[in-house]
Amino acid sequence: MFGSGGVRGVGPRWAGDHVPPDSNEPLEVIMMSALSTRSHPGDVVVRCRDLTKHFRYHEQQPGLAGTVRALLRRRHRTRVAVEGLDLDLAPGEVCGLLGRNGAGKTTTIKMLCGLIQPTAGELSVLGERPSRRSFTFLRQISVIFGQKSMLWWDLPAYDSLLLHRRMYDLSRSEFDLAVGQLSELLELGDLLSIPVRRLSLGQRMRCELALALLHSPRLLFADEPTIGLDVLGKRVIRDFLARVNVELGTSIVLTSHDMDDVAALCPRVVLIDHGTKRYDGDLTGLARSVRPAKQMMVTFTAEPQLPDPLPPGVTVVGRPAPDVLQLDIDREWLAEVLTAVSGWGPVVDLEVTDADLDEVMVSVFDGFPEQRSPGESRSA
Ligand SMILES: Nc1ncnc2c1ncn2[C@@H]1O[C@H](COP(=O)(O)OP(=O)(O)OP(=O)(O)O)[C@@H](O)[C@H]1O
Repeated sequence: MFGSGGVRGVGPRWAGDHVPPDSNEPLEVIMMSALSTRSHPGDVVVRCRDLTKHFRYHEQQPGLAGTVRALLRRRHRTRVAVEGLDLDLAPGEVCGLLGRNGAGKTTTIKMLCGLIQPTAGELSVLGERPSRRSFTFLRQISVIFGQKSMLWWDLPAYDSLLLHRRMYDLSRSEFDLAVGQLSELLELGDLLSIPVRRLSLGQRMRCELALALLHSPRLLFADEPTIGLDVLGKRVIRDFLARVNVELGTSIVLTSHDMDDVAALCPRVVLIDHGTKRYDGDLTGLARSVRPAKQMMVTFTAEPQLPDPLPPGVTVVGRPAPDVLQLDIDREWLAEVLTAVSGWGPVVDLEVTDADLDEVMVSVFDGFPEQRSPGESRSA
């Protein structure tokens, strides 16, 4: 909990909760009141039906001749980025949007946060139409793009925070409280006072998160927030997002190509392919439907004596060394196989795991047809 790390009593009360910073209420009471103003049973924070986005753009061949030709005769193309997406998100839910490059994840996020307007479909986010971009709506959401900075490049991040304080109309005490807590949670130290262009990627991302969370949004869109970070940098961001979700009840829509992010943060995943939803459910369910077998790595004292035929439910998928076997095992035969393996030779090590999530995603994407161009249509 935010409170247990040295910020007890002020943890979840970020700017916007309008609780005086010197309140002595117990943390749990504060949290309950913070959460009760944020979510109502039966609410949905996101609801979209048949959400569709087609981009219309004109084609241009490279080179001067191409530029001239494009000026004289414009050929328009339409690219289908998102097609017929239905999605409901409950308060406090964390949902991972998965899909290969170009699947439509960022386009979906941009529509949900009001940056671009859908071509068709119904969309309601926190009870509002995002493209209206009302202050009430913008005050309750936040977005962080791993590949774009919201911070002023030449100024210390603190100056960007001050600007956001004005934009979100936060009082000085709300601002100081939020900055203090975020600095502690994100281990910012003196980073806020260094010009952003001098920060490393990991340091900058922590400052980006502080900026995104300054006004305590109810809904956070995080588009690849850990991209390019090392394992420790990723962990800081995952832990932070998990705490924001659990302790503040903030709903999160996350995209990431890092399956460790997804496994750590997203009980629910929505798989998008060519702009169309292909799966909506829990990650384990997806993994098991695609790669149902358990993986077993067994190390023997010497080369094992394998029976012929092998027992039912076992496939040898690799032999990294003469005394090591890599097996795929049907779940229902697991107990029998565990017993049988010890009869093949003295076992010194044995590891049973589910399929690696990256492998699962490779299988999922392999099952989809290649990125097609029929998603595009031409008009002169
Ligand atoms: N402004 C635009 N004009 C034309 N096409 C666009 C535009 N923005 C996105 N697209 C196209 O829409 C499709 C979906 O793009 P999007 O950025 O949503 O994919 P993504 O799933 O976020 O991919 P990635 O994982 O690579 O970030 C792609 O084919 C992309 O080229």
